[in-house]
Amino acid sequence: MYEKITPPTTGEKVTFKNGEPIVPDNPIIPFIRGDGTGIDLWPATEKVLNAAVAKAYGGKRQISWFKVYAGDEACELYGTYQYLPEDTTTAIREYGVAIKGPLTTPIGGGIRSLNVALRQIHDLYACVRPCKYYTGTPSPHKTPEKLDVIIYRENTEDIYLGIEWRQGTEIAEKLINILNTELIPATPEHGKKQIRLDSGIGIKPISKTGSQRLVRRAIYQALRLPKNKQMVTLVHKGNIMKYTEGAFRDWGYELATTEFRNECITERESWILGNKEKNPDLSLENNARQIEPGYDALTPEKQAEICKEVEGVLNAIWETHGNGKWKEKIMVNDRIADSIFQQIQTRPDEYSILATMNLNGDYLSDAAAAMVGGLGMGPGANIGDECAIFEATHGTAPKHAGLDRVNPGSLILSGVMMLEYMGWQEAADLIKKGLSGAIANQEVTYDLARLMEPPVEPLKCSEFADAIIKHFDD
Ligand SMILES: NC(=O)C1=CN([C@@H]2O[C@H](COP(=O)(O)OP(=O)(O)OC[C@H]3O[C@@H](n4cnc5c(N)ncnc54)[C@H](OP(=O)(O)O)[C@@H]3O)[C@@H](O)[C@H]2O)C=CC1
Ligand SMILES: O=C(O)CCC(=O)C(=O)O
Ligand SMILES: [Mg+2]
Repeated sequence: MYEKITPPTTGEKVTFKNGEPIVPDNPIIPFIRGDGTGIDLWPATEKVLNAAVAKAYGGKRQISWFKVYAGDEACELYGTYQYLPEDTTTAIREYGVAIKGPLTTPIGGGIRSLNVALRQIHDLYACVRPCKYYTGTPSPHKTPEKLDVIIYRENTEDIYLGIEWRQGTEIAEKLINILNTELIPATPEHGKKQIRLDSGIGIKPISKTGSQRLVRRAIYQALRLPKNKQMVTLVHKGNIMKYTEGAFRDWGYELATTEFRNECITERESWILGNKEKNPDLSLENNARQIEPGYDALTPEKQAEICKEVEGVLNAIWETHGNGKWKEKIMVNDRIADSIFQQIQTRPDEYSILATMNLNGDYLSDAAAAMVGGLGMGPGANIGDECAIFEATHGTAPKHAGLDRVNPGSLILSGVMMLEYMGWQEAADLIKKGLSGAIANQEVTYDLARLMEPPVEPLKCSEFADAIIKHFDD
């Protein structure tokens, strides 16, 4: 069935039921070593994962690793340009849970992203990236311990669909012509805008299906968190991109207030209910005035619309959510994308789950990782309904490749997410304990060592893995 790879002779497949994995005690797990620093990161990660599983389960559970190929390694084995062989996608589909090191995407040409391709091929629609502080980690932020967020990034659409045309190509010119002559001048809202003829063109599709299945996962995650972290923030630039980013926000709210009506309250609803709780005799109009800044300057039609909204909310949920009951629900709010970058720095503890579209989530996850110690501390998972691939937030960091120096923390913590996803919490906890112990003892790789005050002598990537294992026993 496979052209050039052979699955391990022992072990069983992970299967899926209702979107959740069913994991045998000896699962076969495909792994991709990765390009660049993957050569350093993967051996360190495998060693830590194996040690934790062995210690936690004393042989009752173990992982049978199945090496599969992508990126440069795949080209070496399968031939030129065979960056993502059929063997690899088949194995991941068949075994359900996989882990990978980073893969190179040349900027501006050549192959399209293999990382993105893997997510799209396997429909791994939720990219989950927790950013949490480990005590003692040096950070450029004054209070990094206040940041404890999980980014839920839509993983299959947005500009990452790769529908774009280079400037000067026949299709780009044809599209620009059609847009300029038939669509843009004909649309009153676009006025006489015209696209310059020497433009490249990219398409940004954001679907209701894609947005709502992502937000659904984010809300389910919120339900699993302690009460004080049950918040979902919809991140968007809907003030500028109304029908893509704005629609993402609207579809998120729609889902929260229909499918999860009993579990959720929106921020605006909470203001309306709160106003009435403070003043039971408050008129609809005064309630509307309090929730809408600049209410008195609005047109009568707009004012009537807001009064209707207030009335609608009170009629619909006063019984179920009023009198403070809303405080026990998941708070769903939204923030404009640029503002959330400053909000996570100025008010980190006000956020918990950040649901984003693909590009915003890509930017935000690197920025949030920087606050808790950098890209060496940013794990991630790509989750679908019948498959999951775990991978770090960072890339191949080519200048460090093969030097045994980069921080394997992100890939190891991605492995922790994989163990938790599999229900192997004891092994996951051991690794988190080991990592905390190593960091607290200032046994860290160069990236953290240089930020410590005073700076400490760095460990190698492989030595950091050994330090984590040593601190299992703390
Ligand atoms: N999922 C994936 O596989 C991803 C792949 N990529 C691809 O990776 C390639 C390189 O991308 P690039 O823009 O350089 O971004 P990278 O994330 O690979 O690296 C940028 C910088 O981040 C720091 N860094 C990254 N990883 C680690 C680590 N494990 N430990 C410590 N520091 C780390 C280093 O900073 P410093 O040198 O300052 O210490 C590094 O130079 C590109 O081809 C890109 O497309 C990018 C992102 C994700
Ligand atoms: O695939 C790539 O090259 C970049 C992907 C990326 O930046 C990410 O997933 O965060
Ligand atoms: Mg990225």
